[in-house]
Amino acid sequence: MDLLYLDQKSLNILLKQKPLIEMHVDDILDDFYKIQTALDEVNILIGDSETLRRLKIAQRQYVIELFAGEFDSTYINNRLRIGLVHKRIGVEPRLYLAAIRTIKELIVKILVKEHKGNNELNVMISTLDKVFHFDITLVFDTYIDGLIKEITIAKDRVETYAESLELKVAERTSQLQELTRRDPLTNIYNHRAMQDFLKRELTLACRKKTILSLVYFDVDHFKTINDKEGHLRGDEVLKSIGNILHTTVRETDLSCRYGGDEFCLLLPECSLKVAESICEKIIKKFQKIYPDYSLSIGIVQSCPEEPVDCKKLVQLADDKMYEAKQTPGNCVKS
Ligand SMILES: Nc1nc2c(ncn2[C@@H]2O[C@H](COP(=O)(O)OP(=O)(O)OP(=O)(O)O)[C@@H](O)[C@H]2O)c(=O)[nH]1
Repeated sequence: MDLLYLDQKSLNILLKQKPLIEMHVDDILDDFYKIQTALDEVNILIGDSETLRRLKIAQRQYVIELFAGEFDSTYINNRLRIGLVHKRIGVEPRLYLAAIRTIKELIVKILVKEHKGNNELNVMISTLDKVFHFDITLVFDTYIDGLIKEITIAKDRVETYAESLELKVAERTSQLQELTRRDPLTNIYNHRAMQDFLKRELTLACRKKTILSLVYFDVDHFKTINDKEGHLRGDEVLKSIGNILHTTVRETDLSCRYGGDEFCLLLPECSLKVAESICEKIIKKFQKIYPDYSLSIGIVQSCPEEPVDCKKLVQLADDKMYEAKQTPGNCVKS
């Protein structure tokens, strides 16, 4: 009341009009809904005659309440509820304000007709205006609250979606990264990945002062296999080697297809002796599937006392493989 400069004396002048308004309330409402339903968007919102009937009852009660002077918690809660309902069913503030303006005009019309020349008429009209303003502030309170809630929910949803998207992107990125490090035919690591691993493992071995073995091998006369038995047969042999490596070495060991029919095994903290026994296992498995083919294997070891770089180590392993090639059939040189 203070905010709206609404004093009890003026309010009493307005409240005296209750019998007059009660007498005219049905006409006021008939005119009000005639004006309202002439607007297409209001008509769509109201929808059907049953809703219209219920609205009329509620609006009738509201008009009478305006002149009852009991602005208690029930009155206030009713106004607050209107804001919530309007937000929920999608009545925009401009439609609500237009409706308030219409009903006010219809009430004022009755007051003017009845009290023309009465010096209290202006007080009645301005007090009515203040009461309507009071109602509007309440309705807007909950309407805005509803809007904020909607925004908060939408924001939460967007944030949840963004988080799940970030996770998915990270997952896909790591899948793609993994793909670029794998050889598509054998599904073991490719040349590029091997270079990275070798560099990392050599640095680690040097720092931890541990040894590291590098196995380098290829299939003897692979070109002849391709030429005589077909490229598909060649592919099958390469795939089998991929499987054998995958099932023979430890998880911390790294197997890779170095290119063509050449393969590499990186065995951290593994001596030449152990590396040799691993190679024997590989040969055994390979022979079981392909008794007519053979592998030439070279093994080298890096020692912390004499560190070598990646290129040099691979070169040394390749040399050893070349030595093994001089012996027909499966052969391991270290
Ligand atoms: N089937 C198949 N063949 C491949 C693939 N990549 C490379 N090759 C073939 O592998 C063969 C390798 O031949 P070479 O490097 O001469 O080796 P090799 O015939 O094993 O001769 P040695 O090493 O001296 O025993 C070539 O004919 C390549 O075309 C592949 O993905 N699939």
